Amino acid sequence: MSDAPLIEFRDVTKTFASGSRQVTALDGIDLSIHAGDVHAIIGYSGAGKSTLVRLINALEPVTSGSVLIDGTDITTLGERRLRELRLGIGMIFQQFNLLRSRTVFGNVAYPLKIAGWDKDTRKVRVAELLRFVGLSEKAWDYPDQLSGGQKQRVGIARALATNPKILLADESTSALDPETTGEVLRLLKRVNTELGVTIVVITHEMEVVRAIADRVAVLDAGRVVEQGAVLDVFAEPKTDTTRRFVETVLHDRPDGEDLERLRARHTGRLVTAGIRDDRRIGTVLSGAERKHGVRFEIVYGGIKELAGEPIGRLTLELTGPEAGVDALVADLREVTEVEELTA
Ligand SMILES: Nc1ncnc2c1ncn2[C@@H]1O[C@H](COP(=O)(O)OP(=O)(O)OP(=O)(O)O)[C@@H](O)[C@H]1O
Repeated sequence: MSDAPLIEFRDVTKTFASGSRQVTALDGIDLSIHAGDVHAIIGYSGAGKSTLVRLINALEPVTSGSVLIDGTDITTLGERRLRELRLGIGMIFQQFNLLRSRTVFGNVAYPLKIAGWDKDTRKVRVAELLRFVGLSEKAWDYPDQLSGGQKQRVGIARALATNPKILLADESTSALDPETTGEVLRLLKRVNTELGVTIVVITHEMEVVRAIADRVAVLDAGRVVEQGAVLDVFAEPKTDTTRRFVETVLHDRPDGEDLERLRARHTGRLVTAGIRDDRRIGTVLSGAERKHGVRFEIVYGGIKELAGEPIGRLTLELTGPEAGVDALVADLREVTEVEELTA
C-alpha cells in the first residue's frame, strides 16, 4: 500500500457570504486521511465539521486550496467526473434521510437504481447488504416502523450499496441513545475492518472517537488545532479544546468541587500524572521514598482502555521535603505529563 493519503486537504479555505458579512467556515485546513483508517473530525458546533465533509464529495466548492482524492484534485473536476467520484463515496446522516414512502429494500436499492443496475442484480446486492447490517427480516418494513438504530443500519446499507471506498458519517449517532450508539459504532467498525472502507467520522462526542477512530483531527473555529493517532491525542492533548474533549471521556482530572475538596483534605503537593506506559511510572513511584524521601498517595484518578492500552490520569499527593518532591516531579516528567494542582 502506498503512503499517499486517500483524502488530502491542502490549505483549504471556505468562506460563505452571510448578508454583507463573510463567514470563514474553514481557515487553511491541511489534513491527510489514509486508506483503511477510521478518521474522526471532532469539534464543537460551528467549528466547520459539516462544511469540511461536504468538500470531500464536492457538494460545495472550496474558496481556495485543493482537496485531493486518490491523488486527483477534485476542485477542478467537471460535473460528469464529480458524479463518478460521488459513486465512490457513501454518506450517512444524523437524521438518517431515508425515503419514508419506500420500504427498507426500496431505500437500499435506490442508489443502485440511479446507478443503472438491473433488477436482478439489485435484488442480490440488497439481500447481501441487509444480511451484513442484520436487517434481512425487515426488508418489507417502512422506515416509520423501525427504531433509530435500525434506521441508521438501513442508512449504512444504502450508503454501501455501490461499494464505495469512502464512507462519510456526519453525526451518525447523535440522534441515538448510548446503547444504540454502541451498536451502530460496532457496525461501522465492521464496515471498516471487514469491507476495508475508509471512514470519516464527524462528531462532537469524544466517546465516539474513543470507540472507533484510529486517528483524529480537532477542529476549532475553522482550523485544525490538533491531529494525530487517537491514543497520542488522548494521552497528551496539546490544546485546551482537545483537553476538554478528552475530559468528557476520561473524567480523570479533578476540577471544580472535586479539586477544592482534595486541596482541603490533603496538605501535601498535589500533582496529576498521565498514565500511559504504567510500568515506567510505577518504577519512578516505587523508588520515591528510597531515592527522594517522598511518600505518595493516590487520591483521584480514572483509567480507561484505549486500543488495548491503559490511558488516563492519577492524582497523587506527595509528602516529604520540598527538594525531594521537586526531584520526584522531575523524574515523573521524564516519563509522563505532570500537572501541579496545588493552588
Ligand atoms: N451555507 C452557509 N451559509 C452561511 N454560513 C454557513 C453556511 N454553512 C455553514 N456556515 C457557517 O460556517 C460555520 C461552520 O459551520 P458548520 O456547519 O460547518 O459547522 P459544524 O462544526 O458542522 O457545526 P454543527 O455541529 O452545528 O453542524 C458556521 O459559522 C456556520 O454558520
